[in-house]
Amino acid sequence: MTDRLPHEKGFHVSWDQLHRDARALAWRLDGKGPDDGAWRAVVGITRGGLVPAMIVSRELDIRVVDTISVKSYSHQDQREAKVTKFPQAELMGDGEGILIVDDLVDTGKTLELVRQMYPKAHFATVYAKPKGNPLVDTYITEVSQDTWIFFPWDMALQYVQPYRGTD
Ligand SMILES: O=P(O)(O)OC[C@H]1O[C@H](OP(=O)(O)OP(=O)(O)O)[C@H](O)[C@@H]1O
Ligand SMILES: Nc1nc2[nH]cnc2c(=O)[nH]1
Ligand SMILES: [Mg+2]
Repeated sequence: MTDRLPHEKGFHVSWDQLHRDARALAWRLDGKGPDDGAWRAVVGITRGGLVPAMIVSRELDIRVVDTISVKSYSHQDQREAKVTKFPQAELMGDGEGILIVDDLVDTGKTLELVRQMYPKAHFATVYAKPKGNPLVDTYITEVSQDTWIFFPWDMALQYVQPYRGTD
């Protein structure tokens, strides 16, 4: 989604903040897998889920990491999501014991699609907006629906004018 205009507010996340929040997500998920508490694998939803998935896999020492690629299309005000790359079928099964990680849930369209395929997986995001909230099992920070989240990979340091401008 590149349509940022309807968003009233911006929430700008630095690398440091993202690292802290993704770590907090990992710690919250520790020992919460089925049976013995362990997770069988981490699956990141590309592309935004890859950085949080890496941090979670490192914190929880989960060495099996896979990806699912979801591409969203907007047409006539409707957003549709399509899977363009699947994780390994033998690994996934119905999703039991699998941790599926994304950077955020907004409308919930992406997670809705992935949930249909792996109903028993655990869905975790770092940030969540209210509309998508029911689709995520664990998240760290809630952000209002009219806020656009800017991730560090979409930003760069740049000069800003001083508050009291000089002519
Ligand atoms: O809940 P939703 O309304 O579906 O929105 C959330 C999704 O949108 C963004 O990904 P995007 O499809 O923009 O692609 P990207 O991860 O490759 O940047 C974000 O990373 C989530 O995956
Ligand atoms: N970067 C970014 N991508 C999104 N995709 C859907 N909502 C958002 C958002 O708030 N920020
Ligand atoms: Mg994404």
